[in-house]
Amino acid sequence: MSFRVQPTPPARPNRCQLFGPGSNTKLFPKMAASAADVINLDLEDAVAPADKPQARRNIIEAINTIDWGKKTVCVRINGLDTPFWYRDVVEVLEETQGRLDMFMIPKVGCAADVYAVDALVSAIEAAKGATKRIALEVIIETAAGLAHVEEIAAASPRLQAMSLGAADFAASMGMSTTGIGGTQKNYYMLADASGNGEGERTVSYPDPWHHVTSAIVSACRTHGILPVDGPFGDFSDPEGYRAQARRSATMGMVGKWAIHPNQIALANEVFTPSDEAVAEAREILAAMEEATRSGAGAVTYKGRLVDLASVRQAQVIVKQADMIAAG
Ligand SMILES: C[C@@H](C(=O)SCCNC(=O)CCNC(=O)[C@H](O)C(C)(C)COP(=O)(O)OP(=O)(O)OC[C@H]1O[C@@H](n2cnc3c(N)ncnc32)[C@H](O)[C@@H]1OP(=O)(O)O)[C@H](O)C(=O)O
Ligand SMILES: [Mg+2]
Repeated sequence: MSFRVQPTPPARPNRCQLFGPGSNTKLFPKMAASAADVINLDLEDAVAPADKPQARRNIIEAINTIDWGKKTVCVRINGLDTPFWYRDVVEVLEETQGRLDMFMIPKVGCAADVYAVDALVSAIEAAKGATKRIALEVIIETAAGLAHVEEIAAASPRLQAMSLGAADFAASMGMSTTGIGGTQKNYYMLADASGNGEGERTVSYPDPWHHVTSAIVSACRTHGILPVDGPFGDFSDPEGYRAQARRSATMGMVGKWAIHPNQIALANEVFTPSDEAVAEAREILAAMEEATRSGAGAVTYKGRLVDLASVRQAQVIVKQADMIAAG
């Protein structure tokens, strides 16, 4: 292990982040009653420019009056290249009474973007004499965001989570797709199993989001931040959502956005370790404890090697399960 110890991310469930536009008030009570861990009330792209002032008022009213239970309540502000973002922060923070947990900053391109919001939030908290410290989350959804992902992850002690915004990311990168997440029709490989070029070729679809997902996870893990997979646009395709979520969970992400209620149970299912996985992780820990007692550094478990690295892998699963159970 390096002298630089990997910090622990915030211990709160973040399996599903449910989004709803600030302009659609009828969704708010349904969002509050949902099984999502995090609520993202949106002032950005799901709200038309002319509706932004009213959407702010709606969100302030909803935060102050609806019972959000134990959910993490977050407002997605507008991007720093717009005339809207500072009023989003000022009005929402000044006029809500303590139930807001977090601001989400979209299209973050460098550490200074996070610093700017942090500075404004800090000034308002000081002016209000606030005892609660508002957290921040960011979306990596531009080429610049990916290029500067590590400095962004290190930008503020308020930063708790970082999501991938697949739609804006694809646009910023000039990717030839209008799909939001998932495998893409034209991103495929032809494999010839014979190895001599004469066999039948089969099509496989690699993951076009692999690189940015991996970059987000490593930046987040280095700085103790929760890595989160963003939206999957086709809310009528549960199997497509599940496959995308399983890929990102395997890569180390802790949760995924839902843009429609029928995606919430899917996210919770994928990002809650299964009873089987938890039982196996506990068995590995027990096997290694026994091995340590007898002076061995590695043992055989179900015909495969387990050692101290397996202990750390198993601890990830057990810790996640315990944190979710604690609720
Ligand atoms: C891509 C980038 C993003 O920014 S993604 C995040 C921003 N987008 C949103 O916030 C959109 C959120 N979703 C919606 O607004 C709606 O779900 C919809 C417009 C996509 C569809 O709504 P609709 O009402 O037509 O859907 P129904 O199937 O009829 O709804 C059934 C039922 O569920 C209720 N409902 C719908 N959506 C929600 C929700 N988000 N939360 C809670 N409840 C919801 C709806 O009212 C119906 O209720 P009922 O009438 O049955 O009582 C990203 O940045 C990037 O770059 O990638
Ligand atoms: Mg976006």
